[in-house]
Amino acid sequence: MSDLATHNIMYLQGVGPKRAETLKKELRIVSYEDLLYHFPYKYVDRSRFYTIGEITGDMPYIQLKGQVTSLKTVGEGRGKRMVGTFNDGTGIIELVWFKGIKYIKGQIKPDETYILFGKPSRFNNTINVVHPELEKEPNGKGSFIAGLQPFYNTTEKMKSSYLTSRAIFKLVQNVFQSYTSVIPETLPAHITGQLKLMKLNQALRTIHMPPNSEELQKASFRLKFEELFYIQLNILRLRNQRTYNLKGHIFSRVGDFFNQFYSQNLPFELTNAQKRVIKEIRKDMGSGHQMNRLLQGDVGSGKTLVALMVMLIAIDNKYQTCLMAPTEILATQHFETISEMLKGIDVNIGLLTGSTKKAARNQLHADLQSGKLNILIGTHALIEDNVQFNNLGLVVIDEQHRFGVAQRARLWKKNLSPPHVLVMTATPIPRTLAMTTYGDLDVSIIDELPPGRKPIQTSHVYHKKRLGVNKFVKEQIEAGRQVYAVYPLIEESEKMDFKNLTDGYEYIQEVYPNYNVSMVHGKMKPAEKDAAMQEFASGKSQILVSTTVIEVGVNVPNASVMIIESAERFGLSQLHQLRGRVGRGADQSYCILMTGYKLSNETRKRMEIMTQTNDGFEIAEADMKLRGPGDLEGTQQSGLPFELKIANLGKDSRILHMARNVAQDVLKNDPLLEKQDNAILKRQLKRLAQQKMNWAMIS
Ligand SMILES: Nc1ncnc2c1ncn2[C@@H]1O[C@H](COP(=O)(O)OP(=O)(O)OP(=O)(O)O)[C@@H](O)[C@H]1O
Repeated sequence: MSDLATHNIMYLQGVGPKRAETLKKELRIVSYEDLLYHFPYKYVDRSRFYTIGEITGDMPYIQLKGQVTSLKTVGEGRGKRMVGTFNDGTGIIELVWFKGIKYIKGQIKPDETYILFGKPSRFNNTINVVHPELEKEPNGKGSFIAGLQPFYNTTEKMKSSYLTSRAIFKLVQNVFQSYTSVIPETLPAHITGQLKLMKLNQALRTIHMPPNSEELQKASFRLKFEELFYIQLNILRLRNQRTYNLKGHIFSRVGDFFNQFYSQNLPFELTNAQKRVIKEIRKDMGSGHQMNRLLQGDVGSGKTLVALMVMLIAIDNKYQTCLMAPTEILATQHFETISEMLKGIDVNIGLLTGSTKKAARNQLHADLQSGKLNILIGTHALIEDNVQFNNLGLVVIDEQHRFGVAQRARLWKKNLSPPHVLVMTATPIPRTLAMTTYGDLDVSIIDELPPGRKPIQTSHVYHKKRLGVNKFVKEQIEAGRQVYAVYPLIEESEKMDFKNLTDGYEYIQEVYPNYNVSMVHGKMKPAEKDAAMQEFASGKSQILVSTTVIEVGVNVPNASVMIIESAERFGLSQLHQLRGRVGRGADQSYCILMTGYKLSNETRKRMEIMTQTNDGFEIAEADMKLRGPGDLEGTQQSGLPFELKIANLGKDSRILHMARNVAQDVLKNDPLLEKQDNAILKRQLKRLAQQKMNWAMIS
């Protein structure tokens, strides 16, 4: 449909330069095509007429036919309004206008029959409609829309060139009036035929002007399918290209380092899930292709251990390996646990973070370059330009959201042939989202916790019941356990949060005078942070007061209570991450979510979900349903490859699976899309990529 794309919206009847500018700035509409792809977000059935007797105060909208029987202006100044009565022959309701009084008064005629549309509400025992839409009964022509009326996202109301939903609909109609040719198809016939999809030409007309809900359903299905299909096709094609083009290092053997660790140093049995995942990774790394794998597993499922064993395989094959963590605390902790676990095994491990001193840093650089260092652990300091590996074979990235794709790519450049990449994430990503955001990565899932873990008991407690919590905490500490108390930290109001944290610290010191309390927050110097963490990890302090710096990966198995203050300020995934800091040992653990009484429904729901399940995937799905995929923590940075215009990852998973299967089939038969039948696919992918680039340049 290239030619719709070349029609400038400015020249459409009813637009002009000013509106064109508004459309471009606010809705990203510059061409006829953009306008047709600005889909309605809802429809209202205007084929249904009510009678006044049927109306209740809580209906979303009503439609009546009748006359305006009186109109008068009442009140003064800011309270001034116009009140009318509307009679449909079965009763009377009240109409109210606060704005545009003069204009409306001039428009309304007493004997005319009107169609009234609006939201009813009950006020002083009468039903009224504020700012109703009134239209003359149609006489064949006119702008009245019968049937399903589309509603569009509109432009900002304050602007002089404000476009209402109705105005946008009018413009859409104008496009269809001036563009009478058939809109060319964007899916090949073998796909539309196989799935009995509505043709694009019809689907676009139907989505804006649906004759009935069945047709609307078909049009919406076709457009959603197409949107998800091209995303999948694009991702799978990239993956194919990688598999065909990028040669990977071949790790053909498992040698002494791995075996020694497995037989001597590993203090427990691997879970079946860990074994399976290690097998999957080994197979990948031995295949001759470059591995790009996402290792997903709930908090505490033993991902780091898997990563370590895979790193040993790299070393067995004479390669260096590195592990990147998102924070210094985590990098240091990884360094310590890994050094501990590899005790007695002859590997050299280094730690490189922003606070590594110059002399130590130089030494690390030299040892890396000479190949003496086998494992380098660190923060993003690892990808600075002067860090040169001798032969980097495997990169493990912990919590990739914080790194971003561009940073990942910098690692490639460090080697002529790219290292294998294993990305670990504890943020459970709903399947549907993983298929779109991480679709170019293979996925391994650890879906089993080490044996003996008891499910964490979670409760939601109001501030007023704090004394009970204090008592419980004391009992736990007396029983030898340790406690986290976490306070929110939100960037915009750091000052206030800091106050929360220090107040909390003082309060806790007062309540528990006999215990040692440590505190960590993001503004501390790394050495201070480490010292405080160390105090807690070694058991010197019983309580750790902290901000969310402890959110990922901190591992103190003896800690059994997690108190989250102002829990309403955290998203579900973050709450789950925080909760994952306890329940890492054999003791029964508890998570207490503290909030005030005044909570929105959504927050209440969040607290309820947390108290009901410990399953990270269930929580992630619920999070996506509550907040929509765009908001999902940690995913904003990675971003969807395309902005979704019509499909919804929370609701359309069935269509997504179908789209993925079809894309897979297509590529199986024609990996490079060279067949004549698929020419349209190749063209369309190119067009979508171009479109994305254009928008990136404009915005
Ligand atoms: N198979 C196992 N049996 C018993 N304990 C295990 C097993 N695997 C790992 N562990 C232990 O469980 C704890 C959590 O493991 P690890 O840190 O590897 O998990 P993780 O998935 O990386 O956690 P997180 O995402 O929270 O950082 C560690 O103390 C580890 O030693």
